[in-house]
This record gives sequence, C-alpha cells and structure tokens, in this order.
Amino acid sequence: MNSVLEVEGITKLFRNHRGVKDVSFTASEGEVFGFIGPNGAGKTTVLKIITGLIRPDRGNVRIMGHDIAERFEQAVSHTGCIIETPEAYEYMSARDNLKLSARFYKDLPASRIDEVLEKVGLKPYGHERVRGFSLGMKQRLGLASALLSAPRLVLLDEPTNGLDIEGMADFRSTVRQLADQGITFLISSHLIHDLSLIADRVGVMREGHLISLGREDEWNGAGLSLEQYVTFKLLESKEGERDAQLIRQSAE
Ligand SMILES: Nc1ncnc2c1ncn2[C@@H]1O[C@H](COP(=O)(O)OP(=O)(O)OP(=O)(O)O)[C@@H](O)[C@H]1O
Repeated sequence: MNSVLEVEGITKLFRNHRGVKDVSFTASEGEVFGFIGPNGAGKTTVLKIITGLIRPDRGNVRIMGHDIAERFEQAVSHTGCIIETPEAYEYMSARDNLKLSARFYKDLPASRIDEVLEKVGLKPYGHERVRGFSLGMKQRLGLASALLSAPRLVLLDEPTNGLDIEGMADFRSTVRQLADQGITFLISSHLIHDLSLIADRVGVMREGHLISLGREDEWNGAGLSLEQYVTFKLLESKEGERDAQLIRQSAE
C-alpha cells in the first residue's frame, strides 16, 4: 500500500527538555492511525510538526512524497486538520462558514461546498445557523472544512472529546467512510475505547517516545482490549527503563 505519510526520526525539545524524541512511523492510503498516550506524552507536538506549525530540531516529514521542509506548499496542499476545537461563526449558516473557509484556497470549485457537506452528513442542515448545531454537528462541520482542499491526509486532535455516545458513533462512521474512500487519518485521542472502534493501527506515546506501534489484530488476536494492550505497553516501557537504569548504575 502507498505511504501517504512518512515520519522519520522527528525530535523537538522545548526549553523544559520535554517534547518528542526520535519518532518514526508511516501511514498508508485509507489507514486510520490512532495516537494514544498519557497527558504530555507528545501527541499534539507530533501533529503540529506534521502540519508545519512547529519546526522539528531533527528529522523529516514527507506527505505524498513531499518533504515539508523542502516543499512545504505541495506537502500541506494534501493535508487537512483539526488541531484545536474548530471555531465556526455561530450566527452564520454551515454553508456560509464553509464559503468563508474556502477563500483560503485557490481555484476551489463552488460545488466543493456541497460535496464536503454531503461527505460529513450535513447537507440537509447546510442552510441552518451553526448556533442550533449540536457539538457533534459542529465537529463534523470542522471536518467538512478540513476536507475542502480534497486532502489525502487528515489530522484530528481529540476529535470526539465532549461528544455524547451518539455523536462519537456518528463521527466514527463518517471517518470510516472517508477512510474507505482512500483518505488517511491520524487521530490523537485519550479515549481508548473510542479509538479501538476505529483505528487500524495504534501508536503509543510515552514521555516523548513512540514506544509501540500495534495493528488492530495484535490486541484483538491476543484477546486483549486496546486499553489492556496500551496499559501493557506502557508498563513494559517503564520496566524496560528501570532495568536499563539498574544496568547503568551497576556498570558505574
Ligand atoms: N510550546 C511549548 N513550550 C514548552 N513545552 C511544551 C510546548 N508544547 C508542548 N510542550 C511540552 O511537550 C510535552 C508534550 O506535549 P504535547 O502537548 O505534545 O502532549 P500531548 O500528548 O498532546 O498531551 P495532552 O494529551 O495533554 O494534550 C509536554 O510535556 C508539554 O509540556
């Protein structure tokens, strides 16, 4: 399968020496890649580096083969994202909000607004003001906006936070349909159960390191829930670190 995203050894250390360290992974066409880990593990920083919001100290990111440091415009032209909660003008309709966002893109056909509304299941509500929308509908409007440029890769940071069970299920099914059409998703989330219902592969982050990359059949095949699998990987990594420390101490 074709790699849409290639992340190679990215490192970004902030002044407090926190950040992300030597993170590498790839994501293929139509794959839903979940990112999980405790608070401060580095998930958002990785997403921000991929969108070019943060420049890494080291490492490369390629989107559809374009290196973001060398061919930024080409790389980001294939990317859509919701990194913070998407803001929409509440007094305007969904359609007018999208028209406003569409001004950022060159040569976008007018028909694209209808297409993205259709893709996220908001077409019947396009003329309604956002003020009356549920949180789930607002989140889907954010996704519609991220889809305007027909991206091959969509990055979502905590997309189902605050949604009720129905809103989460609707959002997941929208993402799944889009992934089946070939769009690659990178989703950072705290909500392990929600992620387990959608991700094909999960990367576990801890203290800036990507400590594990697992495929859905790895935890399902072992009879584990994703929560058990992630807990196991986090414990394994902590124990490994403790063992390494003991070896270092005994060598001193
Ligand atoms: N602009 C910044 N300046 C200094 N430190 C930062 C900055 N951004 C992130 N960090 C630090 O880098 C680490 C990783 O943060 P990041 O936000 O990527 O984690 P996260 O896994 O997304 O956490 P959360 O799940 O809480 O959103 C944290 O320790 C954080 O304090």
